[in-house]
Amino acid sequence: MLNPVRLLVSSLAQSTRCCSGYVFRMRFLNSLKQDDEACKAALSHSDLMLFHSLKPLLKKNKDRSFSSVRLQYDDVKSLLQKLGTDLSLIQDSVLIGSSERGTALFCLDLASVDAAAIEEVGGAKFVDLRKSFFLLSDSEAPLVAKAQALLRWHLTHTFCSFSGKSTKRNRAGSHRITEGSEVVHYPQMSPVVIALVHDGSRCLLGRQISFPAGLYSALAGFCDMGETVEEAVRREVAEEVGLEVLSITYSGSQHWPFPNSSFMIGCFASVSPAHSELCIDHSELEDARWFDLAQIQTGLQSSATKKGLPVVTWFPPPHAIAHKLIREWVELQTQAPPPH
Ligand SMILES: NC(=O)C1=CN([C@@H]2O[C@H](COP(=O)(O)OP(=O)(O)OC[C@H]3O[C@@H](n4cnc5c(N)ncnc54)[C@H](OP(=O)(O)O)[C@@H]3O)[C@@H](O)[C@H]2O)C=CC1
Ligand SMILES: [Mg+2]
Repeated sequence: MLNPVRLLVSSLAQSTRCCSGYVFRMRFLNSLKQDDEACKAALSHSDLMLFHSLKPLLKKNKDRSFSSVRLQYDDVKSLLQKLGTDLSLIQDSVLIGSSERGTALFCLDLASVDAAAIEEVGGAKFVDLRKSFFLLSDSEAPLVAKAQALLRWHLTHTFCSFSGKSTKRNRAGSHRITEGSEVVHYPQMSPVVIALVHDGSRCLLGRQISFPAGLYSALAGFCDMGETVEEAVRREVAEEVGLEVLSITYSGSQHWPFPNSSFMIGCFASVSPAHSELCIDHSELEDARWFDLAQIQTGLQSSATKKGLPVVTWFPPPHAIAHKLIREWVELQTQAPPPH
């Protein structure tokens, strides 16, 4: 009998032959989410990203950069065999992507296996997500964050919050169903607005008491139930620094794995320079300040203060949407005005 995943790949390749590889990949992933048998078969020809207690396994490359370790299914099987672990553990893998040739990518948390033993066999280290996120490249960090978010969601949703009955996942791990019912649970994200407030010539950044010394960022806050993005931005800015927002423009979005899964919605928010005096709510922010272009450019060149050295002002690193908003604002300030 033909392997169901090979059948699926060849029929999708036929039906999408006039489309891009991206279209094939999206349809392939969508089919695996819906077809448990094909997904099971895809797993046995897949690559896997390994985690331990939600920490990704990272390796240091020759050029001193870091990347996540991806092992082929058979290598993971041999690794588990070598460590005397139950092979059925691989069935807990969660689908996170695929190549354009139909090799699926899964992630798997091996929390029940000795971390040091895996690290030794794999020649790599399990690294805390916050640290990993900033060690990895711009292209890899979001995928590792997505994998960890899905693994965390499964770990914390083994029971139905309504009936208390246990829940069971589909093969891909894209949802869970309450046992003996039709109730389906999907992974959730919390929408968070993040706004770079500006008054024409300056932009506003704040810091929470929990931030590392010297770090200033754009204002952020969780959306309340029923709020639009615009309402959430207006409310957060009013609550945190006492300013009235005049207009809001959308810039971009980002999945942010901290504290759990936040969906960051990045905006610019303008306020009137005539009404720019801050009234900070110190229960939310330790400090907030207006920065001019020169101060922002200096801050972008600085990084976290080393122990014993004077504190410098610095901004979130490039992966963070706050950084992207600050850079975009600088570009807008330094662009030549359009000809009349
Ligand atoms: N990617 C980036 O560039 C940046 C990302 N961020 C992220 O934005 C997020 C929000 O910013 P922050 O200023 O802390 O938010 P808020 O200003 O909304 O303050 C956080 C408080 O909101 C309450 N809250 C409401 N809904 C939630 C929820 N779903 N989950 C957790 N807390 C909730 C909690 O208060 P209580 O418990 O009292 O109800 C919490 O202490 C942070 O997690 C931060 O990591 C922030 C800056 C930059
Ligand atoms: Mg906030």
